[in-house]
Amino acid sequence: MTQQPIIRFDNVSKRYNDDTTVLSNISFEMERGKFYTLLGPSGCGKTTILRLIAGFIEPSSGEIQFNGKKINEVPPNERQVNTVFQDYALFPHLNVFENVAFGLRIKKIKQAEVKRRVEEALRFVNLQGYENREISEMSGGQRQRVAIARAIVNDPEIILLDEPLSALDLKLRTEMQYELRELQQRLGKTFIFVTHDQEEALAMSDEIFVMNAGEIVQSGTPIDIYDEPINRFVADFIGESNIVDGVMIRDHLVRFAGKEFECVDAGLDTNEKIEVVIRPEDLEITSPERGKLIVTVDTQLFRGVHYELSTYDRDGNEWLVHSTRKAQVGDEIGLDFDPEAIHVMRLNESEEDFDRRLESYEVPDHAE
Ligand SMILES: Nc1ncnc2c1ncn2[C@@H]1O[C@H](COP(=O)(O)OP(=O)(O)OP(=O)(O)O)[C@@H](O)[C@H]1O
Repeated sequence: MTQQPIIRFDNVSKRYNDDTTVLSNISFEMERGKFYTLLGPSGCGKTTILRLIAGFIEPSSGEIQFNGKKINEVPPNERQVNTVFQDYALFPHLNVFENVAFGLRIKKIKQAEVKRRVEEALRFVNLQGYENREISEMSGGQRQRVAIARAIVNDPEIILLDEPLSALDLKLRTEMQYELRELQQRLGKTFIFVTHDQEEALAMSDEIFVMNAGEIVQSGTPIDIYDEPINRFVADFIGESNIVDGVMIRDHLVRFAGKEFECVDAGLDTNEKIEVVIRPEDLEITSPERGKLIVTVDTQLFRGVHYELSTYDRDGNEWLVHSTRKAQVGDEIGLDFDPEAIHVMRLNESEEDFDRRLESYEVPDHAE
């Protein structure tokens, strides 16, 4: 039996006044206990979704459900939801203990219970012993943890995190990514995390919702979205990609860069114009004779784990290559790749049609 979703958006729109539609007809479901990430460029509506879930704003139309019940007009303090804000929003005049205890004090919870719960929350974020510290005496990463402790102390069902790592330097940010993911798993709560950083989204999430201009363009696991982007926007936004125009000749045969290539895609129209994505790490350097594509190396950078080459084919298409093999700038080389490395994208495909098409390629394993 499938579980009731913890959050459901049914055709939700948000307009701030007559001419600004910030979210248009958004529908999705979120399951209990998973780590979700809303990923997209600045202004695409990520924070608006969090604010709708928290109850700080109401939808202009559509329905929001929590555990199957409509909550459109339920005020924030009656929702089982807490938010960790980008700037943490800690009270500078209160110490660590009182910052975390704040919500419990408002609810007039008895002192012994407050103490027990605050200490438990601080233990969860590895800040036991810091109760009497002032906020000004805490580092960026520690403040972050106080903000998280303050969100979990109320034992909410959902924790919303609005770009909580953006103020931290790279090293601390990576550490906190591990910590947050681990914390979510220990708590078993639903986390909804907002970021515009694709690497962060790929590393942390069970499921990613990629957003653009007030819409959810694609949702799925990090691997699904990385391997099978629905369109140019997602392919470009998630990781580095080579995207070229092409034509579908027939099932399993596609034409791009002036040649025909075997591929796994099927079910498209004959001679349909499409776009092709090949990830840089799926291109292998070989000799010009053995390459499916022949390119000239324009630049080469050493990136630690691999070389990053920018190359051009004879039609002027750029092909980015990540390879452990080295090449020579100015040389002509061959690029080889498997049919599975070619991802064909239709120009305007809905997510339902896209999912259906991909499912049809997966040949079920069954004994004859
Ligand atoms: N109170 C408001 N009145 C009018 N427009 C608003 C209001 N709040 C947000 N917007 C607009 O709604 C759009 C989406 O904003 P939102 O904060 O949800 O985006 P975001 O994806 O979270 O962006 P960022 O990553 O920059 O925080 C933006 O164009 C923003 O200017």
